[in-house]
Order: sequence, then C-alpha cells, then structure tokens
Amino acid sequence: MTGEPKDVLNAGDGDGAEVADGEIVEARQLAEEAVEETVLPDESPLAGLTGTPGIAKPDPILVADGVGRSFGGLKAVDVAHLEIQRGTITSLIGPNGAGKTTLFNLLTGFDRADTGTWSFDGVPVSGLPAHKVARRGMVRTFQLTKALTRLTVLDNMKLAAVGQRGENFFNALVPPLWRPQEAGLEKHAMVLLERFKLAHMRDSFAGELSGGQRKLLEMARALMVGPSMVMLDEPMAGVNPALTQSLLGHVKALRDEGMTVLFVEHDMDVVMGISDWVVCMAQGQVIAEGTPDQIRSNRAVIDAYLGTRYDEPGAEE
Ligand SMILES: Nc1ncnc2c1ncn2[C@@H]1O[C@H](COP(=O)(O)OP(=O)(O)OP(=O)(O)O)[C@@H](O)[C@H]1O
Repeated sequence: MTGEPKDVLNAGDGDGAEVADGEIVEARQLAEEAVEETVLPDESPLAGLTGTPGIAKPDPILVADGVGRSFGGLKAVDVAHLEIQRGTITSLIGPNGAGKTTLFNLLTGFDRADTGTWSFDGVPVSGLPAHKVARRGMVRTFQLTKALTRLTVLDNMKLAAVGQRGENFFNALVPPLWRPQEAGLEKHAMVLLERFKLAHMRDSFAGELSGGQRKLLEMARALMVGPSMVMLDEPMAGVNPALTQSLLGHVKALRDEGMTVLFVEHDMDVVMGISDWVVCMAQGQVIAEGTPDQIRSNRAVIDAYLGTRYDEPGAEE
C-alpha cells in the first residue's frame, strides 16, 4: 500500500482475475460514469457546511471527543472532535501513518484508546469490546486472514455473524450446536452472497477467490450483523477496474439504503467521486474536512497529502 493519492482508473490489476482487454476498456468507462454520476444532492444535509475540522453535523451518528492513542513516544491518533453524518458516505484520507486505521480500530473497539469518549447513535460506546460495538450497529471490515482463506465462503459469512456478536466462533460451524436463533443464519448469508454475486462460490474456499471477490466477501461479512454503519478499510485496494466499478456500486447502494459508510481510501478519483464528505488526517489529527470540492482546494490538504494534483486556482489559504 502506498500513501500517495492514486488514480483509481489506473489502479493495477492486482487480483489476478482474468479479464479481456475489451472488458477492461468497457469497465473503465463504466467506472468513470459511476464516479461522474455521483453528485452531492442539493438537499444533502452537508451542503452548505463549511469545512472546519470538527464541525458539528445536523444529524451525526458518530460523535468522538478527545480520542488519543500513543505507541511509545508516537501520538498515532489525536482527534479533538469528529462527527460523522448519518446516511452519508464519508471518506477518511491522509498520508501513510496519519492514524486512519488506528482511529478505525479505536472507534470499533479493536484497540483501546488512551483518552477520549465517543458515542454511536446517541449511546456511549467508548471502551466497549468490538463485538459489543458491532451489536450496536457499527462494524468494520477486515482483510481475510490466512485462517479465513481456508474456510469456505459460506462459513466465512457465518463466522462473521457470530464473531461480531461475541459468541464462540467454532460452534457456528457445527450445526447441532447452533442456537435456535441462528437457524436463519445460512439463509441470511445466502441473501447477501447473492447480492454480492458470490452465491455460486458458497462452497469454495475463500482462498480461491480473486482479489476483487475477496473485497466483496469482506463487505458481505460486515453486513451479516445488519449494521447501520460500516467502516471499510481500503475497499478498492489492488482491485482491477471491472471489480472497482462493482465495488463502487455496492458502496453507493449501502448509502442509498440508509446506511452510513466511513471508508479509508487512497484512490482520489473514488474519494472525490463518491464521497458526500471527506475528512483528512495528518499526524494523528483531523486537519481538514469538507465536501470533495472544498477538500480538493484546501491548502492544508494539498500540503499534507494531495500535492499539486488537485491544486486549483483559488485554493483556501
Ligand atoms: N500496533 C502498533 N504499534 C506501534 N505503532 C503503531 C501500531 N499501529 C500503528 N502504529 C503507528 O501509528 C501511526 C499511525 O498508523 P496507522 O496505520 O493508523 O496510519 P494510516 O493513516 O492508517 O496509514 P496507512 O495509510 O499507511 O494505512 C504510524 O506511525 C504507525 O507506524
């Protein structure tokens, strides 16, 4: 992974999926159209807000205050105040080591903050373990670990549900041990696998999936608990153009269904194209936030991350 902002349509075909040249050209066109089509609607609750770091949102689903995490002498996260607006796609950008993944881990209970409080949907969740945060409706995706690649696609889905609920992982793989309320688990998993076009792979080992299909499975796994907010860590990384288009469509569909999406992404065409709001971190702090238009001309963001690529006349000082 590189900390340089990237152009998604020039992303590598890193997943090994076999795609003919013609299909790639067509997929590029589709991806360009998908990005161009997404415009922040005038009625967006965020339209008209200024891009001050920590600015209050009209209806935040997540509110964080004073969140800090140090590793040795390094302050990896030092976020004074951050609100995420409900029902929007917010992207988190910033250079390598800015603290984006650490912030994800803190908010979702996968790491412990040294300081800070945060609430989700009006309920304090700071300090709760990950499965309890997930039960409240906030989940994050993870890259499939080596162990998970040795399980079938369907078992991965079942594990995601019970794991995020804090139950015994492996009981879920032994049908007689399922609790009655888990009887519908497989049905729910299959509905999601259909949606992500992975149903035909249900009995394949996850390790047999292409890179793009793995990303789809990671997203599908997160949805097993019926979250109201999903946090995606680089959902497009290393994915070929054909599947990038499909992933973009899925991210937008989640938002259109009312879910809140927060994602870390280095592909600036994706970020600027599909985000309702962009938050930029550097050295652990939120240095700017705003609409894609505000962010691409924000001097602090250009200096810390974007460089000259989006440096347009009229950049804010
Ligand atoms: N477990 C850890 N132990 C020590 N240092 C860590 C640990 N996790 C993260 N860091 C450090 O904290 C800082 C923030 O890292 P983090 O991975 O959150 O950044 P990031 O913005 O997600 O970067 P990238 O874009 O490269 O993923 C980095 O300097 C990193 O080396």
